[in-house]
Amino acid sequence: MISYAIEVNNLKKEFVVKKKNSFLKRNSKKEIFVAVDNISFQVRKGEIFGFLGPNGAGKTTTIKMISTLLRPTSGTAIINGIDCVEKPMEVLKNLGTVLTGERSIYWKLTGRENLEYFAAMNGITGKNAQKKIDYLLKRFNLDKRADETVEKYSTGMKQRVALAKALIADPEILILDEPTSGLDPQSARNLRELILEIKEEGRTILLTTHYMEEADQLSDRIAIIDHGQIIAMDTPYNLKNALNKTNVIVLELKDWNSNTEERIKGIPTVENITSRFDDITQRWEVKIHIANGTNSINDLITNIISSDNKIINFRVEEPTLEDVFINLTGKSLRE
Ligand SMILES: Nc1ncnc2c1ncn2[C@@H]1O[C@H](COP(=O)(O)OP(=O)(O)OP(=O)(O)O)[C@@H](O)[C@H]1O
Repeated sequence: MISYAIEVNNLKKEFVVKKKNSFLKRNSKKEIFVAVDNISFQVRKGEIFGFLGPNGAGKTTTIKMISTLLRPTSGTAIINGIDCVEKPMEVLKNLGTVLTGERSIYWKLTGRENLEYFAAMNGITGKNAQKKIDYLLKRFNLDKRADETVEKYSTGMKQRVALAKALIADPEILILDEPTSGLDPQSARNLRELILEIKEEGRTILLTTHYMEEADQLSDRIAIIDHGQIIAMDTPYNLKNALNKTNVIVLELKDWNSNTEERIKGIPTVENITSRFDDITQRWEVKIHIANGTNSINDLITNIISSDNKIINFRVEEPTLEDVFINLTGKSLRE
């Protein structure tokens, strides 16, 4: 019996990149860039497995290798017991894939025609195809505009057509790359609900995201990826719970500079500091991790006030997956 839907073992992808080190083209050097660096993980049947990481972490490259679109430099990806390199066509029968900014749906065709085309490509024709297409159009709330060309659809509708297309052959496993990227909050919420419904049907879902709330809300387990490596893997609860000895303090300040940051770093219980300037409020939001059960909140506030810095807001937050990432890497997911 096959126990895992997806099994990835020591998967690696290297790209050859040209490094220009001079104005002269002939002096450009070739270098090896490791986009995915020996990663291993298993996805159980029926679970949503989230791949969370910042831009450029290696999420899409991993997904492309699992979807047979890129050949790994080394290592293996096994889908329902089938090797992606040895039997790509067999693997594809088990997979439905939606990649980011995917142009694999045809904008000059209608939503219905797209599904008819992809049904035919999968050998689904006649009444069987019509039944399935009608069902998917209705289910993804596309039925009322099914006969308009896709180019007239909103981004959310296009994404729903791509999802319907991925489900047309009833695959056991769905691979979604940044599924809500570029969607407005309401469309993103609707799509997340759809993803949970699709899981309820017993399908396995591997999804990538750089939105920590999305990973938290949808995933049974999460792998956090940075610079091509998996740096943590567990349930969202366990990942956050591992931080329960840390207080997460968020300050809104009028000013923030490297001198203040260095002084705060000098407080022995301060573990991490990240800061970002909000253009809209024209304030700094500074997140500080400090070890629990100490007097350091006092030290922190005294230190900031003594620098004549105005504290506009102060709050203590429950650790989020963002804090898990900060704790592991010292930087924010958004940097
Ligand atoms: N064909 C390629 N040639 C060279 N470098 C590449 C190629 N494809 C991806 N990379 C690099 O590999 C790294 C990982 O890219 P990847 O697209 O997998 O990241 P990601 O985590 O999906 O991020 P994003 O959300 O920004 O797409 C990046 O630094 C990217 O520039």
